[in-house]
Order: sequence, then structure tokens, then C-alpha cells
Amino acid sequence: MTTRYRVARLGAQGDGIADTERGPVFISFTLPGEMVTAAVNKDRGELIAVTEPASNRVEPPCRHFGTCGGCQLQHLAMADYLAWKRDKVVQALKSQALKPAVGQIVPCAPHSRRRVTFALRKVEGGMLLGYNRHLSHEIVDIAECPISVPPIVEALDSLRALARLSCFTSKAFRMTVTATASGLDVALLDSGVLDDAARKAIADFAMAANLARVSVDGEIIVEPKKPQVSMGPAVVNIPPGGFLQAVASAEEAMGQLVLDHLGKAKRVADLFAGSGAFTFRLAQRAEVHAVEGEAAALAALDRAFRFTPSLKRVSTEKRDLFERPLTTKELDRFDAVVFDPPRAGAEFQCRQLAKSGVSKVAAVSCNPLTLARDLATLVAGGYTVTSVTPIDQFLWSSHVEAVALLEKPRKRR
Ligand SMILES: C[S@@+](CC[C@H](N)C(=O)[O-])C[C@H]1O[C@@H](n2cnc3c(N)ncnc32)[C@H](O)[C@@H]1O
Repeated sequence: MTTRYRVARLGAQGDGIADTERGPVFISFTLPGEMVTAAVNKDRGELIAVTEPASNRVEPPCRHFGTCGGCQLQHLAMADYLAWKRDKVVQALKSQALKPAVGQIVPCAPHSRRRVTFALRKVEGGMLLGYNRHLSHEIVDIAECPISVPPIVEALDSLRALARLSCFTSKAFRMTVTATASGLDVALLDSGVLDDAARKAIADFAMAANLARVSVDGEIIVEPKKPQVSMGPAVVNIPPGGFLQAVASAEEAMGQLVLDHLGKAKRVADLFAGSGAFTFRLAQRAEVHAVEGEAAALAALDRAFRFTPSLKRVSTEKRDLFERPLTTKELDRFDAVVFDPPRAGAEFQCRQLAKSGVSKVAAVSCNPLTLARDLATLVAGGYTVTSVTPIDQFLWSSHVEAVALLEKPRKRR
């Protein structure tokens, strides 16, 4: 059914929402105040035309906008887009009755994403490489990507050719590409079981295309150069598939906020440490204990520590912090803690931290809802949230990161 709708607001996933007698209708790629026509099925409307555009509608920079599901908000003027993201953080905090000072959002430049994950599928006569169509498993084959760094965009045809050599499945699979100082690091997932001829073909291709590494389901197939990424003063040989902040400037902004807040501490725990994005920045001034669940990430961190001069002591511990968070007693050995969990947050860890005497805490998060829940736990334990800074790392998407800084008076020991 095609109907005219007035869009009232933007939803949490970046869709325009029209309020109707039958409830809200979600219409992607529309903006508040716009009059649109849409073909509606249940609560979803497919945009047909914008008949009255909003004054803050702008020309999307990418030719794939509207079909590719990678970006939802290229059509919104930058200032309003950033204000909307900042408000997502404010509203999440409010839902937990928290009203701390929320700073201006740190913006993210186009062409700055150093890590992207593409969806791929073999089709007759070729290979689709791109992103899933919005709300669909269909793959939109891309010719450009204005969020990614130039070395990734320039390699799109080369990556398709590599995928053809690596593909032993009729199903969709994934390819994470990271632009490192030593070249592109390509990690394939679910592309099928390679035979010896394919391994050789991939190795030859990687050498000719000057790739740093190709791995399949975590196994290194060829590694002409160790993929290296700077994390503060250290250069880290990142493991295949390990976590990496997607935009270097976002990592730098988060690192600086954490460092400024915890900078005077002598002993710091870095929880969910990955390969050391915060550890190395902090270790310029403090002893750091890095705790992380992935052994390969910790091994990379430990190796980089040994090759970086002038750092204070860095120790590592492999530990599942969901199952076995650091206890209050263990935490009390530190002056400061930074934690940066996955989207699920750090619920159990925060229950322990709330009871501790740790005076300075930095909470880094990619999910405002779990961040707000975890901050509420810490506030109930006597912490004050002194500031929250939203960070845009996933340009034109609905995702937003945040760094919250907390403190409480030092407990007598
Ligand atoms: C958002 S990343 C942050 C990594 C690092 N702080 C950085 O900025 O690069 C979250 C990290 O938590 C780790 N992780 C996920 N679940 C975990 C768990 N249950 N216990 C310990 N670490 C976990 C992941 O391997 C990942 O390195």
C-alpha cells in the first residue's frame, strides 16, 4: 500500500519514523519534518519519493547510498547528524537517571576507516563484494566507499580477484580488510576449505599485489610482511582477526581522554585491553596490567611492549572478564582502571569495581545503553561521572562510541 507520511523523528537505527493510527512506521533514508510517499508492509515503509524535503537534507556523497546498508545517514547535514549521535548518548544516560556533563561529539572524517568488513558471494561471471543491502542479506557490489581509507578503496578490484581465488562456497562469506603500515591485512571468514592449489594461488597473488597478509578463518595463508599498527608509542604486529579500533583518529581521541584522566596514576588496570590501544599510551607514565580474553591479542601486546623503549612495566593476564571479573580485592591494588568491553558491556566487572577503592576510572564503550547501565552501577557504588565524551567512529551509521570519566574519593587502606 503506497501512502503519504509526515516523518516525525529519527529512530535509534537512523530510520525516519512516521506516527500513524496503527503505530509507528519506520521509513529508511527519510528525515524529521519531511513529507514522503512509501510502500508500507507492517511497520516498515519503503521510500518511494520525498515530496517535501527537510531543510537539512543534503546530497549523499556516495553513489551507493540508499541501496547499500553500510551508511544510513549520508543525507543529513553534518551538524544535525552529529547532534543526533550525541543525543543518543544523552538519552541512554537519562534512561538510567544519569545527567552528567556530555561534551561535544568528536567527529570522524570521511576516508578514515582503516578497517572494514565486506560481505561477498560468488555469482555467475564474478564476485560480489560490498555491504548487505539495508535490512537484507542481498549484497550490494560497490565501486566506491567514502568512509574507507584510499588504500582499501583503490584495492577493491584486487580484493575481488583474491576472493575468487579463495572462495570454496556458494554461500555468502566475509572479508575484513585492515590498512596497516605494512600494507593490507586481509582476513577471510567462512569462504570454504582451501586446497593446496588455492593456497599457492593466494600466496602468489598476495606477493604480486603487495599485501601484508592473507588469513582464512584465523589461519595465516601467506604473510610477506607483519601487519603493523601504531598504538601510541608502540608498533604492534596485530593478530589475524583481532580487535582494532576502526579509525585511527578515534582511537587517538579516546586514548588522549583516558590518558588525561588517569595520567597521574602509578598502577593502572586496562580491562578488555585488546592489543594495547590504551595500555601503551598509559605505560608511558604508569605500570599497566593488561587483561584480555584473546590469547593472540595479548601475545601481540606483550611482544610490542618488549620492543618499545622507555615504557613502565606492562604485565598481561588472559582472563574471561565476563566469567571471572577482577575482584574488588584485586582491583584495590590499582590507582586507576580503564575498561573497554564489547557491546554487551561490563556488568559483572562493574559490580566488583563499584565496591573498590579505585579512585579514577575511564569507561570506553561502543554501546551507550550498556555504558549507561554500567555507569549506574558505579554511581551506586559512590563514583561520580565527571564527563562523558561521545566519539563518532562509524561515520554515517547509527553507531556511537563514548568515553566516560569517573572518580571517587580514595578509600583508606
Ligand atoms: C572493544 S574491544 C577493546 C580492545 C582495546 N581496548 C582497544 O581499544 O583496542 C573489546 C576487547 O574485549 C575482548 N573481550 C571480549 N570478551 C571478553 C571477555 N569475556 N573477557 C575478556 N576480554 C574480552 C575482545 O577480545 C576485545 O579485545
